[in-house]
Amino acid sequence: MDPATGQKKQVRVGFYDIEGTIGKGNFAVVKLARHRIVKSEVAIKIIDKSQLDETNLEKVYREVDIMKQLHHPHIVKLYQVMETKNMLYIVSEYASRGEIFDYIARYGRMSEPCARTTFAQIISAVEYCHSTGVAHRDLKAENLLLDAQMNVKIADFGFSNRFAPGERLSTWCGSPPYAAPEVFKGKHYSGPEIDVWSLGVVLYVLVCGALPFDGSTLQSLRDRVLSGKFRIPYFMSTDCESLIRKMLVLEPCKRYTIPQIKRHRWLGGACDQVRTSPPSAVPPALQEPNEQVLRVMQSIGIDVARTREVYYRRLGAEQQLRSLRRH
Ligand SMILES: CC1(C)C(=O)N([C@H]2C=Cc3c(O)cccc32)c2nc(Nc3ccccc3)ncc21
Repeated sequence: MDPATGQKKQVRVGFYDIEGTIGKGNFAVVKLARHRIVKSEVAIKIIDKSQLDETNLEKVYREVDIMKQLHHPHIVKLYQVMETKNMLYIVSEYASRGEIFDYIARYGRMSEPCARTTFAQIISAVEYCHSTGVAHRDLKAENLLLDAQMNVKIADFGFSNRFAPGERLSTWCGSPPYAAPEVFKGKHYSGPEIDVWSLGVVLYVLVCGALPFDGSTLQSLRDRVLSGKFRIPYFMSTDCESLIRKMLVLEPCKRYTIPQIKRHRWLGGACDQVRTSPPSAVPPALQEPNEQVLRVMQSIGIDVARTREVYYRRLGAEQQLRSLRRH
């Protein structure tokens, strides 16, 4: 509080005013923030680097590097990274409706048509990740966020890693109820297969509103997963059951791949309707500065022509650059 005015002091990070806390981690907090001029909402993950050991610091930088290369309508966009000696500020897209997990906890299981649309968006995003050589490795309902239009936004690439065909990973990753049997067995694996197992668990959660494998102890959960047995509720369609059974296959090499999932009759081509052309990767704060913004920028002495030039060069919009130069 500002003692003089008694007003709540506006906390600012760069061009953004902090408006509230969305989530808290060990050494990170995620804040909702709004751009001071264009008023767009973003989420800012604020990390105290001084509290992290070498391994976790390396993990944070790997997550940022991976997020920088991902551009897909159903993956949370990374807009900007600001860094000081001790702090890291990661400015990302804000998914205003929060976790799918909370959505299901509040409204119950999804109808299969709704689950189909949602799952098709998730599949499209994971297929895109794998095409860039990235496996998420921590897919779960808690990391699948929803935006204001109920579109999926995959978040939290903290466990993700690059994989190369033939290369095997071994780190124990992800959340136990979503972890593949080979991960429980401590076997080596390549990323895509464990993502497919987790997606099978995710689909079950969307349609049933419960986990296929659960247990009061890690050991009992492990036994359930390694048995490969799970209950099919009366309301699940045979097509949905068929797809889930092809994803929750114990043998990684017999498990469905993403292309096979997309062709399955339960999805019925829903994946082809997913908007896959990544929208302009330019975040709201860096979009075409509108007249009001330009007036403010002019009033504080910013060279507007130069700003436009930087903006167009960033977009690689050669034709605008040429027209700009013609003026
Ligand atoms: C920057 C980024 C990607 C992020 O790190 N988080 C955190 C924060 C909370 C949380 C979670 O509960 C689950 C996953 C990721 C996260 C974000 N949360 C949101 N929306 C939201 C809105 C209401 C409730 C929960 C999440 N949008 C973007 C992000």
